[in-house]
Amino acid sequence: MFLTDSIMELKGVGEQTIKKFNKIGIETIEDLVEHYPREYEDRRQIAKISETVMDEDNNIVATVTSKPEIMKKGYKIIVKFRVKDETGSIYIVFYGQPYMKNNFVVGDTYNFYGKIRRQYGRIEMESPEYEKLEQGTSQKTAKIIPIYPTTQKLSQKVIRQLIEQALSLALPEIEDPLPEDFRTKYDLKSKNFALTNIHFPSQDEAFFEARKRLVFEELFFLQLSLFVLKSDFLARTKGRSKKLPESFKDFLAGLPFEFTGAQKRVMNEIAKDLKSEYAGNRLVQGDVGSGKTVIAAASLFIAIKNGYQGALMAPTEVLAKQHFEFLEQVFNQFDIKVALLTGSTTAKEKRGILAELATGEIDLVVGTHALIEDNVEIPKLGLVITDEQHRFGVRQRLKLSEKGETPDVIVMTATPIPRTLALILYGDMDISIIDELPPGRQPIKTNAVDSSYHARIYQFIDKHIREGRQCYIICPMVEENEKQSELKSVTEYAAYLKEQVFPHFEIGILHGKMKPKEKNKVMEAFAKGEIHILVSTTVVEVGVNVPNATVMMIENAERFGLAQLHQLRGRVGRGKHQSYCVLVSDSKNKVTKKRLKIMEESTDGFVIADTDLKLRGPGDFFGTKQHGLPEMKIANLYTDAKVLKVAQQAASELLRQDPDLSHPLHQGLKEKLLDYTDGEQMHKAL
Ligand SMILES: Nc1ncnc2c1ncn2[C@@H]1O[C@H](COP(=O)(O)OP(=O)(O)OP(=O)(O)O)[C@@H](O)[C@H]1O
Repeated sequence: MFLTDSIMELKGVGEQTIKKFNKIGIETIEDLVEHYPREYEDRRQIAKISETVMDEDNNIVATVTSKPEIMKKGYKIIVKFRVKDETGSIYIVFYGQPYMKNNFVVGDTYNFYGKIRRQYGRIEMESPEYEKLEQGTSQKTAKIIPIYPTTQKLSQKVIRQLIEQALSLALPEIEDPLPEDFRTKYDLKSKNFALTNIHFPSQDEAFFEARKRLVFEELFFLQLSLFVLKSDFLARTKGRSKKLPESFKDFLAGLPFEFTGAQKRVMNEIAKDLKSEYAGNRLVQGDVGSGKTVIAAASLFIAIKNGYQGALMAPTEVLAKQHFEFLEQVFNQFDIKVALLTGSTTAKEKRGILAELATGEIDLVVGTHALIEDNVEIPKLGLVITDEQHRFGVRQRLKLSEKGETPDVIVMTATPIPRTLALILYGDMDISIIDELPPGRQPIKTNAVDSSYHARIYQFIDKHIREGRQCYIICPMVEENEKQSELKSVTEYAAYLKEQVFPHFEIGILHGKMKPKEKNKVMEAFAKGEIHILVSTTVVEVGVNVPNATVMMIENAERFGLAQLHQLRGRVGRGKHQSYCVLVSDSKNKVTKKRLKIMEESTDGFVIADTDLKLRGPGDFFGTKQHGLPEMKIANLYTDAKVLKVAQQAASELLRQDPDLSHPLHQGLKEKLLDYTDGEQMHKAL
């Protein structure tokens, strides 16, 4: 059996089970054996019946002494029988599983694992897991039992048995991608050993060794892929130097403000990239409201005045439009032609734009995903900027840059990834950080309260709107299958506010189900001040810039990740007025309270990210897949930092010795690398 085979090849897997596995992302044998346990239960100790602990899970070995009987208790069917060991006896009880009656024979010995309770004066073990023991083999079952992540009503037993089966069939076929001398050098166990012992560790030490090997492998391939991409990028991209144009001074003079120190520093770093004969590949990280957009504008200005075209790709139409309007306004006097290309551009407009892009008449195109469509030609593309890269995969980024010959690439993000982590995750890019806010900003005052404060918050909002400000009210993030209720909660809440609380104000609604055109219209009205209160889901999360909005209330704040709360909160505090954020949550959970407290205490995205990371670990911090960080199967980017360092060194050393991985001993490595990255780009690079 091969790792690439479908799990259908396994024995005893019905269609329903396959569907359930598919739902948790498991399709092949490889997916299955890489479905690692989330924790383990130590069942190595077997308790005597006289030593069992009430109301806890106990692990016993006992012999059946009475024939299983079926009984009825109300609506419930119960199967019940007695078992004993040399110290005492208890009842075993199964609820609602009448067929259990036939599974047990008097005189046979079993290993039972389950909770023990006192019921009507009798001691019972309820619906235990069990395994029949052959005579004299009691120690065989004394094991460390894996517990798997599961959501689709797949029982632990089914997962466990299938993984056991898959391992026994597939292990002989597995070739270790890490060559032997490499494993010796870094003190790593074989892949076979690791897979066996991560699922069914024979002892603690074996588990640690197994985990170490798998964590190393995962981080090693992450690093290797980033290194290969980076060196490929450097090798491919010679020869398009862009100098500071004379008119750059006029551009800066035309801005309504001066750059902050941090903006100047980052601008210098970018200018160096642009000037260099190698194309730059730079991540610009800046906290919310730190002024990234104007850095993008200045960079585009330089490229365009050197005779190139520029492209700016944003994750949403609302943002693309906002950027377009800003850029059109600042470039207006410099004879730079800007176009907006999104999903809602009409076919006719689009034809015109595509034609003028192809001839180079349009200097700068701002847009969404629409920019990477194949029919968009930007022959003189010299600078690509993507905003909020987490919404775009690396591949989409590359696809846009491939439209030009060797454009410089800048990625802007407000996600406060701690520097240590950023260095690793963006190993293929240089990093600049805007770590200073424009002058005159007052820190946003944040309060976490429970819902008994609603009346007071509404009064507070009322007062601020009367003073001429505006307000956001955010309703919780909604899971995919709850789309309907997203609509409901936002529209219903807005209707309630309009009728009961703020009949005298204009209230706007924004949610994910609206057409981009409708969203744009609402955002425009809000930006113009025609809407006083915007009731919205997280669609306003990134980039929206309405400096007159000064109050944000976030309902069910416990449902958001801290990074997301920080992003959301960053929609206020963007102008000269004091701004406020109220986090409403009735959660009594201690960790939740601590997390909301961090929001009260700090407005620094990096501090928040770091604290949250310590509190919850990176998986939780980045929350969902939408942030696009590489998803780790086993490694924890934070706690496995040491292994990560070693993996990084190992990857760089390997590439120094064998840059294109052509050595026969490295074929397994190369294959795995192509697999890891889905091939396409990596094939080119190697
Ligand atoms: N040096 C500066 N001095 C004063 N105001 C500035 C400066 N730089 C930018 N701004 C203003 O600060 C606001 C935020 O800037 P911008 O929209 O570029 O932030 P951002 O970094 O993109 O934030 P976010 O990630 O939250 O969208 C804008 O209104 C912008 O005009």
